[in-house]
Amino acid sequence: MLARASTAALAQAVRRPLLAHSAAMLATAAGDVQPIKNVTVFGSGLMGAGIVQVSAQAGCQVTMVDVTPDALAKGEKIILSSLKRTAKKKYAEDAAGAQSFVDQIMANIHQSTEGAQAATKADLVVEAIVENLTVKQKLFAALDEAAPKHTIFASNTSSLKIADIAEATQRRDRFAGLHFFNPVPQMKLVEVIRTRDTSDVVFNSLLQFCRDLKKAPVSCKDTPGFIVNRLLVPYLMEAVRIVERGEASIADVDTAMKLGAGYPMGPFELADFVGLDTVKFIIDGWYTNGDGLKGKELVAPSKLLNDLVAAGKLGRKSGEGFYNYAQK
Ligand SMILES: CCCCCCCCCCCCCC(=O)CC(=O)SCCNC(=O)CCNC(=O)[C@H](O)C(C)(C)COP(=O)(O)OP(=O)(O)OC[C@H]1O[C@@H](n2cnc3c(N)ncnc32)[C@H](O)[C@@H]1OP(=O)(O)O
Ligand SMILES: NC(=O)C1=CN([C@@H]2O[C@H](COP(=O)(O)OP(=O)(O)OC[C@H]3O[C@@H](n4cnc5c(N)ncnc54)[C@H](O)[C@@H]3O)[C@@H](O)[C@H]2O)C=CC1
Repeated sequence: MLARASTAALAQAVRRPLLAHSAAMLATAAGDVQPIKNVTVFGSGLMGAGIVQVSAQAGCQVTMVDVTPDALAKGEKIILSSLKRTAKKKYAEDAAGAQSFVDQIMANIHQSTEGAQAATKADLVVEAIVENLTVKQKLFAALDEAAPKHTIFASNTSSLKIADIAEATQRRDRFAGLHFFNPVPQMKLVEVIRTRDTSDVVFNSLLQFCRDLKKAPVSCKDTPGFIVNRLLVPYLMEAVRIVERGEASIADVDTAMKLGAGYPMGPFELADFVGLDTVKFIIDGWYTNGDGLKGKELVAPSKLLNDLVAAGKLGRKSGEGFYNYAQK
């Protein structure tokens, strides 16, 4: 008993400065928040679908936007499959309750292929489209024309500078990063990134929005990879180099990191899970243009990765990447 109490006290003492520091960072902008009830999400892929789902689960009216009905149908499939998993656990003995849970959340979700026009009622736009600066800027420039003045713009980019995307708009004070993690319904963290121009009320509103989604927000400056990817990418890249140098197999690297470091997925399983096209966009972008990372060996192209992407092997979402999912 004594030993347990001492351990707990020690843990408290160790944690206190960290919590105090984190609270201080988040409190830099304590104050007014703007209500967020109508959310428009651009992109209905792996991330967009998850963001739509958790926003709808929090009671927001959500419009999911993609370029084709087929893409929207894929997004809807991702959401339904995830909601059914949750409903099955929550209403184990109650099939009607499970169905009603799914139906209520789906009723909050609307779909559109109308592009920027889909944002005319939005309090918040979250962009989760392809990881390409020009494409994102083009979307936000159109949105700047179509969306009401009060609408907050957020990008879910993994690797681009938020200020560079915001440059395409006249509302840089209402622009921030809102970086969710995959799979969105399961991962508790959201990185909220403010640029030099992001206003306090926008920053606070996004922190509150994350809490409304039952997520844990952390804040971070507008630097490459923010917190998680700045640490994760070097780890993933070194895993590729180990294999490219012939030092270990893909399967053994994954097994080693799961059983030896306690990671839920090995680096190659994780890369397949993220999507190898997205992974390639991230490292190529940093190699050609990354703040402090441009031309660095760390993010130099990987032949292994490039060959897979060129062959359309994009990971789980295409059925094959480093692993073949048709056989799993
Ligand atoms: C090496 C290649 C080269 C690399 C180059 C480097 C490039 C740079 C890459 C950068 C990537 C950037 C991406 C990014 O910006 C940020 C990210 O998102 S990084 C990814 C972060 N995510 C992770 O790290 C995920 C790790 N995995 C996990 O945490 C778990 O495996 C996972 C939660 C996915 C699944 O858990 P697991 O136990 O394995 O599976 P179960 O099926 O048993 O599920 C557990 C539990 O959760 C429920 N559940 C799972 N998924 C869902 C869902 N989508 N919806 C609802 N519920 C779900 C399931 O029912 C279980 O519930 P129980 O209550 O436990 O039964
Ligand atoms: N995959 C991951 O694990 C994570 C990805 N991200 C970031 O989220 C963003 C999206 O990534 P994913 O969902 O993985 O990509 P994805 O490839 O699964 O989905 C992207 C979707 O955007 C759609 N799209 C493209 N242009 C569009 C436009 N102009 N308007 C509307 N929809 C458009 C595509 O049709 C596609 O359905 C990227 O910026 C990525 O870096 C962030 C965290 C994790």
